[in-house]
Amino acid sequence: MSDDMLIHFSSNSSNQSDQSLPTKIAKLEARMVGKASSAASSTVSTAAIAAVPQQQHQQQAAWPAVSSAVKFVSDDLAEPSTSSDSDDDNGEEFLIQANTQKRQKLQEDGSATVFDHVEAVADGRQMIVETVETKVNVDVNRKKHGRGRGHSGSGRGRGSRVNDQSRSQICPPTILPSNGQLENSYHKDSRPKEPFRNENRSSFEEDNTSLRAKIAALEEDLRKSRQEASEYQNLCRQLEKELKDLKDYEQQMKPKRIKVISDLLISVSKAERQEARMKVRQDSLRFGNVGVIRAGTVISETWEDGQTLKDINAHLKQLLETKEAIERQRKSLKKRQSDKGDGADAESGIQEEDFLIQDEIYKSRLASIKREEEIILRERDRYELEKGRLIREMKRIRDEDGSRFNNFQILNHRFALLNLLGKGGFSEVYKAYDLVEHRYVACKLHGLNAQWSEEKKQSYVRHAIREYNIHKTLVHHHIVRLWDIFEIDQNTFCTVLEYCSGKDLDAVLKATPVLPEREARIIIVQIFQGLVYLNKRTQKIIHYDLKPGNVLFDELGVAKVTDFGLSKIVEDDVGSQGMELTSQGAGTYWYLPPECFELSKTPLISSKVDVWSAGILFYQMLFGRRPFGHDQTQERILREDTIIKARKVEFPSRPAVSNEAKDLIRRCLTYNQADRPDVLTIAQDPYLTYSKK
Ligand SMILES: Nc1ncnc2c1ncn2[C@@H]1O[C@H](COP(=O)(O)OP(=O)(O)OP(=O)(O)O)[C@@H](O)[C@H]1O
Repeated sequence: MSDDMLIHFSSNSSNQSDQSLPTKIAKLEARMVGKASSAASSTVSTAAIAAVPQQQHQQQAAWPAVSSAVKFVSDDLAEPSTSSDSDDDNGEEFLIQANTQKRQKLQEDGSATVFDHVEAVADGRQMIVETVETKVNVDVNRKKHGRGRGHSGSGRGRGSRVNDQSRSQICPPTILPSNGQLENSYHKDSRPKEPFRNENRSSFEEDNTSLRAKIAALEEDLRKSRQEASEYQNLCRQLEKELKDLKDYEQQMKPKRIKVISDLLISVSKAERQEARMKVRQDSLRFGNVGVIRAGTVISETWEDGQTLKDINAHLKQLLETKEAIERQRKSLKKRQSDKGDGADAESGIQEEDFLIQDEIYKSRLASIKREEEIILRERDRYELEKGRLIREMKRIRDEDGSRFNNFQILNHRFALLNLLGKGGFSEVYKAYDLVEHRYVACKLHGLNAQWSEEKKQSYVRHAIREYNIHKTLVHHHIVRLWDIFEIDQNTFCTVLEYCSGKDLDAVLKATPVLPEREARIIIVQIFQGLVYLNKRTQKIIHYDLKPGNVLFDELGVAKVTDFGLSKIVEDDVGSQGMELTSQGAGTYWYLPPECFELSKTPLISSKVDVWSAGILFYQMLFGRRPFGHDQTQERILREDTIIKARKVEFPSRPAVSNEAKDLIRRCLTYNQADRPDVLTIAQDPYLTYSKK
């Protein structure tokens, strides 16, 4: 067994050696027999083996310890063994002597051993040893652990470092053999116990002092932290109080601020109203006014032109008279010329050249009169448009004066009504200011007809709420936003819309009936973008009422589609033909497609209705008139089946418009609904996407 152990020991500790195993065995054998047999031959080896029993006998008691130690100590920790495993001969002696000395020492120490209890834990590379003598240290460590600083296993907090240090100072590597006998390689020098104890004690004291210092420092830290915490708490309380005071102040100031803002808004609006009325008065002098004529008991209103228009008309009249006079002169000149040719006026002495020169003078004068006339006619057109604007403004002012909402009310505690923007069929639209969001809005006040039955009113409100619930969900750059809806009283409710400070397209076309193609194109492109949005939602929407009055412009000129009063939600189960049109008869007939006038059965409609309407709008912007029934009333369009007959669109020769624009209009105005492209298809048209074909 000892041989085995020896071989094991040797091989274990000679791992780092370059020597081959047989050579090592030979060396070990030689060691067993002593230095004498320096020649490592097989015969010597036999002699060495023969010599073994003697020494073996001496070492018997120590072997188990050695063997255990060898098994236990890892390559790293077995430093002394490793050195003894070198070729150094002293190492050989050490191996044998040390064990003997240790055994003796153990016997000497007997029960007076320093260590009452040794616990070794080895995982091949690590040993942890605890002794009674380290109890203080352990207690201190426990305290540290109790503070949560560091871990006994792997923690490397402050405590753990101290712990490790003190362990290494106090506890030399100790080995607990399997048979319970002690082996301590540190004791192989057989140092006296007393200095060891003293040394340990002083090390404890040092450690204790340093720990106490640390504890004191930590306590100081804690005290400071507590102080800081209490300071922060105070600060927090102070800030909370300040915040509360600010909130209270804000609450107090809010009504005052709102009052100041609305007062300012009211004064600005009053000034605007005054200015508008003054301008109307001034413009009336130039462009005309509404006069009252009495015919018996009937009083009616009539338009009387203003001075500027009278002057223009007088100028035109005078030019016409001059033109006629010159024409008469020319006629007589020609007569005299022909008479001379006949010989009837031969003695007058007028030469042929004189006739020619005189005629040239008349012709030149006529040409200049024509030019003058053209200028004045253009001026008159401009004044006619101004007259139209003036009439609309007069109507607006009259509607504003007659409105029950004209006294700057604040609706729903939030919307400060300012000036009237316009009046529709059943509604008045006011410019207003949102005192919460701080932005201008348009408040549309829907008045129910007081003559209506309760049932009809309820149905109207239900319908309006449904419509506004649709509109509220629409968020797009080219769709007017709907911010809010609320009831004002039994007969009135209000919808709050995004304010568009520009004119609507109707007003634009009234001022400039023909738009340059480039401008018309970008407007229709924006309208189609809005329509594409309506058709890409899960719940598709047909606007159904696209017309110039329902296209608004913001202050930057961005076009936005509004008024979803007639819009339809396309339900999921709608077939390819479209949905049933239940509100036939509603809408503006110039802009509706032929399928909406179908009388034999309930019409089926789709987004193609909006494609048709957009085509009409585009045509109107380019040519200054609608393609079908332009001069007809709604009633006449119905009576004469104008749209049902609208099979082919014709284009005037002037103004000149590109073929691409005409192609787009033809596609939009495809008579047969089935052949007409839908919104998403037509939106791909290169003319609308600005891409080259
Ligand atoms: N969001 C808005 N921003 C600015 N002005 C608006 C807004 N909505 C409507 N208006 C203006 O208010 C006026 C009245 O609008 P409204 O929609 O009631 O009239 P309408 O379309 O002519 O009538 P109806 O809806 O009965 O066909 C119009 O001149 C319109 O330009």
